[in-house]
Amino acid sequence: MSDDPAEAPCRLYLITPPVLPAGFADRLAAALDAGDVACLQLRLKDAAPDEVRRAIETLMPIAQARDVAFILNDDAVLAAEMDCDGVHLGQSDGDHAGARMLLAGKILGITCHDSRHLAMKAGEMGADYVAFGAFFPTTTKEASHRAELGLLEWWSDVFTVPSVAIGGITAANCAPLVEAGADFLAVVGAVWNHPEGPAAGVRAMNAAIAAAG
Ligand SMILES: Cc1ncc(COP(=O)(O)OP(=O)(O)O)c(N)n1
Ligand SMILES: Cc1nc(C(=O)O)sc1CCOP(=O)(O)O
Ligand SMILES: [Mg+2]
Repeated sequence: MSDDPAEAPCRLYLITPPVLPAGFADRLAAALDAGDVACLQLRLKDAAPDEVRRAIETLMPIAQARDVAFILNDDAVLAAEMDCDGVHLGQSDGDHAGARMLLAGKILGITCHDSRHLAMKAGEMGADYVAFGAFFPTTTKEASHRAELGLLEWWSDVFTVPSVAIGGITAANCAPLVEAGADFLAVVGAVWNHPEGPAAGVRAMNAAIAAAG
């Protein structure tokens, strides 16, 4: 088996906490230094555009210095303007096809909830990954859809576009998602709310993914 993390069948996709605490840059660096993280998504739903710009300027170099792709949530235009590595768009986050053209060569991920139809549409449109969720109850956001393992199994059997599983995922419950074929596990609370800190959260998630894979 290859030692290259990029070759691993399932990898960790980290999303920032909804509000960045003081000293977050150091916490992020410690988390990313604790083990493999494929991407970091900046997700600040309540921040003003200037605050998001400042966060990108501070956090993107920390991620990129560690070969972690820096993905912006919700805003394809800002992702292009700030030269982020990509964007994650939900079903209400604007024109997916327009974002695909604007961000040619960059990563475009699309939320598909629990829908095979939305995932096939996203794949045909040129998405680099499709995200399914929520797989478990989450306190990070009000998730109005619930996805089942069979969706991941079907997707990985039929399509080559990578899948991301999201929603309430922890080291304790992630094994079936890995076994079902998820290419990435996206988490907020499992890392940032880990009782021993975010570095321990990254270690625990990677250990659980490796044990399941
Ligand atoms: C990897 C990943 N998957 C799903 C989402 C949810 O996106 P969306 O439905 O647009 O909801 P918000 O995150 O914008 O509240 C995500 N952000 N990342
Ligand atoms: C941002 C997000 N999107 C979801 C979806 O189902 O689309 S669930 C979710 C929150 C993920 O946070 P945690 O790992 O703490 O549950
Ligand atoms: Mg969104």
